[in-house]
Amino acid sequence: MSAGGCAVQGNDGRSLMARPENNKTDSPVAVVAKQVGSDTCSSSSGVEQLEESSVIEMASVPDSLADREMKTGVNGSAKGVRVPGSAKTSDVASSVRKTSESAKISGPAGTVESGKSSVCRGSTSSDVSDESTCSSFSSAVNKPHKANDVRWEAIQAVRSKDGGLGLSQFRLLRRLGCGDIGSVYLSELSGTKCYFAMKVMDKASLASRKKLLRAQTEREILQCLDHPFLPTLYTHFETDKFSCLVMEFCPGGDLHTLRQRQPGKYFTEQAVKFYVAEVLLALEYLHMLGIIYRDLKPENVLVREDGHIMLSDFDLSLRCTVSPTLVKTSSLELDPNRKNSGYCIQPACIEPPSCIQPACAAPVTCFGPRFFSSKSKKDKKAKNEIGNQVSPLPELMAEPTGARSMSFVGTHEYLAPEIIKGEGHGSAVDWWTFGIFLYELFFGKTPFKGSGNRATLFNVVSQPLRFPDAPVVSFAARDLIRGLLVKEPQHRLAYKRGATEIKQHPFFEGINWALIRCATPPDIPRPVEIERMAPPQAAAASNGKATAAVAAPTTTPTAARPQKGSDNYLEFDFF
Ligand SMILES: Nc1ncnc2c1ncn2[C@@H]1O[C@H](COP(=O)(O)OP(=O)(O)OP(=O)(O)O)[C@@H](O)[C@H]1O
Repeated sequence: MSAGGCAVQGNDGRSLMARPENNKTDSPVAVVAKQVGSDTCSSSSGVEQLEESSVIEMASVPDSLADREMKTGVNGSAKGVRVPGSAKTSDVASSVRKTSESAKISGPAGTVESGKSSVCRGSTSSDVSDESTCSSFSSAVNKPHKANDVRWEAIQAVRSKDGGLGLSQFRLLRRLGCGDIGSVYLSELSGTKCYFAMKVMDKASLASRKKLLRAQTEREILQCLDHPFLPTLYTHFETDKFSCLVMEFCPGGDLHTLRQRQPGKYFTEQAVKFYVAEVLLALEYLHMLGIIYRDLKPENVLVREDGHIMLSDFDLSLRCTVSPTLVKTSSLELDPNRKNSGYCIQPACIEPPSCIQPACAAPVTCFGPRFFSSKSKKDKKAKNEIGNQVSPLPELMAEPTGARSMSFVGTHEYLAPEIIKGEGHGSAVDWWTFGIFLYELFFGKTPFKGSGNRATLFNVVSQPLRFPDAPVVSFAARDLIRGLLVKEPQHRLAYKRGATEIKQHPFFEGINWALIRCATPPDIPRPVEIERMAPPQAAAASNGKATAAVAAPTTTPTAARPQKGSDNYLEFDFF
């Protein structure tokens, strides 16, 4: 067995991934852990190996999950660190033209069992038959909570009219950003005024960098999601060269950018409470589906048009099994006069036998924001009474506590100690990152950041948590952060009962979890004048008349970079 593992590369964009290929017992990571644990950081330490030789081996293969991930594992480069693709400008230009003209998705296919990795096979070749199967899965029928969205109908109408969907039916208006596996474009479904974020991935580049499976993981996860704080995947299609995901567009940027705009570059406690509460619900839902997110950070929390959040970016996520358990039934279920407890249990979309989702029907009433009101005690009492009528919901424990992965994934400042130590990790890593996330929103920095990546990893494992004197943050908030940033995962808050434990923390007192989607967000983005963004050449491109030029590979993800275009060319950046 070779000693080789997967490279962990530098990290401009704060994410990294390395997956093990073998199962030696004494891994460099474990060595690192020992050395870090013993407060050693010499030049020959494993920490240095970790960063410089970047080879990670596997300490053990605890169960089939790790094994499964190994099989789907890929060499990962850091987020934002680009390995230039091989495509030359002219190749891609012609391929875009060609795919615009030819790529179509065939009609809806038969039923598929979602979430199985065999459903959507990684595709390196040109055609679309398998992909259309996946594509059909993303439909309003499968996403009852988003079913009223007019964009489904728009897509269906165009698909029926044209016999399929491809790049030629979209106007790519501007590049919103780029990541490790693709670039995301604001696009209009031509002639519909329906706007989407389209992630375009170059299949050859994915294949050459062994990232096809990451892209597949992201797509399969997106297909399953139906939650107000998670992205809706409307459709996806394949062309000869590209794999395209058509998702909901978030015009408000990300929380990292929004934080920079706050006075002092940190959020108020009320704002933090709002954002983290919504993120918590998103993570809870993911865990119920057996998805460990693993890449929480402000950059991945996008702000929707209405100011609510959307957790994005699932290519580092881990899928596993979970057995949801009803810990407490709703007291309202005992009330024969009450017809709808507000929640419904739906069939699982991945492996877990069932998942609980927010009400199928829209809530009967939406109460205003409960944490921003400065109402009298009497008013508050009245509101709480109203809230209590809807709040005793069934308590479901659906934490995938049995999951184990040996992958080295995440973002240095957000990596949980157990990942750095190579001990194997499970869903508790999301609760660690949730603690770091809270800390960063409150204080404008992460707690363990060192002078470089090596120092950061060292600090995560061995430095105690400290809070700055300013800004002043409530005791409840600090207590919650302390509970989450416990280095041993088994002693960490939420280790056993997941989000339920966190929701009950005093920091969240007064939050109406079921109706938070109706609360007024702390910041509502200014309306985006999309039409003014669209230069004439983009429209030309959408008709399949324009060619695409390729800009130089970039190493820095750029949000909302103005489109560079010349008269007849819509520019694409494909790696
Ligand atoms: N739905 C969306 N609406 C608006 N902007 C988006 C949307 N999805 C992605 N973006 C923008 O595009 C950028 C790249 O998207 P994405 O999250 O897929 O890649 P990444 O996180 O940078 O990298 P990777 O997924 O490869 O790790 C994001 O940082 C964000 O700025």
